[in-house]
Amino acid sequence: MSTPTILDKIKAYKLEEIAARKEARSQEAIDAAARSAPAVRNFSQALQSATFGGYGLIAEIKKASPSKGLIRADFDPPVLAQAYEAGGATCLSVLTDGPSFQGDDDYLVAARDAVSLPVLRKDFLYDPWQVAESRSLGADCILIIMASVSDAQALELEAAATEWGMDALIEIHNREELERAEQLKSPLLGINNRDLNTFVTDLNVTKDLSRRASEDRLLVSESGLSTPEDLADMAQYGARCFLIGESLMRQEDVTTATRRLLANPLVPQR
Ligand SMILES: O=C(O)c1ccccc1NCC(=O)[C@H](O)[C@H](O)COP(=O)(O)O
Repeated sequence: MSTPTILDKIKAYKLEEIAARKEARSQEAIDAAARSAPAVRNFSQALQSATFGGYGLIAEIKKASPSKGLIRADFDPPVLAQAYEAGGATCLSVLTDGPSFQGDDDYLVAARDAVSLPVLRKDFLYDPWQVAESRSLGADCILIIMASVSDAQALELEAAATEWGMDALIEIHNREELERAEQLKSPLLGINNRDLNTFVTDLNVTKDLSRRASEDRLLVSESGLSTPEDLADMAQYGARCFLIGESLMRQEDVTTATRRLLANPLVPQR
């Protein structure tokens, strides 16, 4: 038997967590909570609009990670959300996974309440029940990680997101996952530069996969991005939206750092 990867380990504890949460709240109860959540903010449209003349930034609220441990000790989600909004971020991503990222569902609720930006729930989803739970927290978009779900699960999660009026960010890291993602309808295609099992981060992943993705997808380059030069480099390959966590979380002045990152975007050649 092969050694379990980090994604295997995350999946194992998540399935236990989901079972416990479903035991505590039935489908009817979670659906009722989702129905009474604040109205959905349009995540994909916000990103699409930002790319006309600029970049779309999904700024991540991330306390810790399996690859880096603690990233930010001074961690106040509503304050960080407001700092990102003031710096010009288009959307937020909030990590809600506890065991690996020191995240919390309450962080998403508090961050979203503090701003008017659409919010991605950054977590590991396997079950449509979690999509309803994400909506009940106020999330506007969910993440579907192709490396950690089957084709059938991806379809089911996407259908649930559509049913709740939410967007889905489909995340891929290699050509095989890109091919599998083509069965999905979501316009948002996240290209993760980080291999989630080895933690190796390589911006060439965006360069390779962006050329192979169909033209109707809005590309989001994810992970390992820290400078305006990185963003311009990715934009040359057609990715004008970015998901950035660690490099911004490590800045004392998050607003200024965000503003600097987004200044002088590469203007697309006609
Ligand atoms: O960040 C990790 O170490 C990690 C490990 C295993 C699974 C997922 C992981 N991160 C999730 C992400 O995709 C990133 O938080 C996101 O793309 C932002 O990346 P970065 O700007 O490098 O913080």
